[in-house]
Amino acid sequence: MTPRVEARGVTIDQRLRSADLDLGPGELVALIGRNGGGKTSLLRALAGIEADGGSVRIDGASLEKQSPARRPYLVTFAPASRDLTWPIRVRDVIALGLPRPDRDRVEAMIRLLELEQLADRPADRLSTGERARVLTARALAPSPKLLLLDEPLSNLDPYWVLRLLEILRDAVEAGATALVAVHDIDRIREFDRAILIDDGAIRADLPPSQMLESTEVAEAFRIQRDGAGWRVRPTAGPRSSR
Ligand SMILES: Nc1ncnc2c1ncn2[C@@H]1O[C@H](COP(=O)(O)OP(=O)(O)OP(=O)(O)O)[C@@H](O)[C@H]1O
Repeated sequence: MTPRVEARGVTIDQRLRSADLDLGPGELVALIGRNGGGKTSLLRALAGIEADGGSVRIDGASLEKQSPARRPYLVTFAPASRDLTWPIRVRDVIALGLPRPDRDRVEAMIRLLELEQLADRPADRLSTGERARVLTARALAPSPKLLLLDEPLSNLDPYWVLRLLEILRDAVEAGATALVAVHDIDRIREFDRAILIDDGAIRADLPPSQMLESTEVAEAFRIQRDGAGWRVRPTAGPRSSR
């Protein structure tokens, strides 16, 4: 089967070593790694935002050859930063995710992310978690084939963590592929597959249950199992940045 996403030799100087990655249609994939490990760099390279080498194909189409109007139907990226510093209404921020005006789709996203009460508020006057939902709504709006979400669960309350996981599951069941950076590693159980990136390179690509028991996770995060939870590895010393 042809993969939905074929990334070959995707590189960012000093940050992302040549990465090869295949993702299938309908896959919900967790991307994990320590702070500075390279999650955002990989997501940005796959989104075509920045890359110093390599290629990304989505359903066989080369991302770099796509027009700005076509790209959001292939791939969208929601950043981890919740910077929405302009006084733009929430519904207009969501509309910016669409290459063509589509009021019905904007309203559908407002309902999906339960933003009705906030839809006419300026986005710079929302809480951090509210802004996270707006950015996710913007990324979902064009129904892209590939959703790249950088820590979408961060800043969310327990209801919204669970609800967003449901929304992502619905999106992949409808045919999308999602690659989602996650910091709470126990959450990866709710994904189909987990990818570990460290020092700018993909170190492991495993079913989530195997990933959680892997030596790669223990070494990358300098943690170890402690009953049902985790603790700092006693031997873990300070880790220098690359
Ligand atoms: N714009 C930049 N220019 C140069 N180096 C950068 C830039 N952004 C990030 N880096 C470096 O690249 C490496 C990978 O950063 P990246 O943001 O991809 O990590 P991350 O896994 O997303 O981290 P976090 O969990 O802290 O968000 C880090 O060493 C970081 O300091």
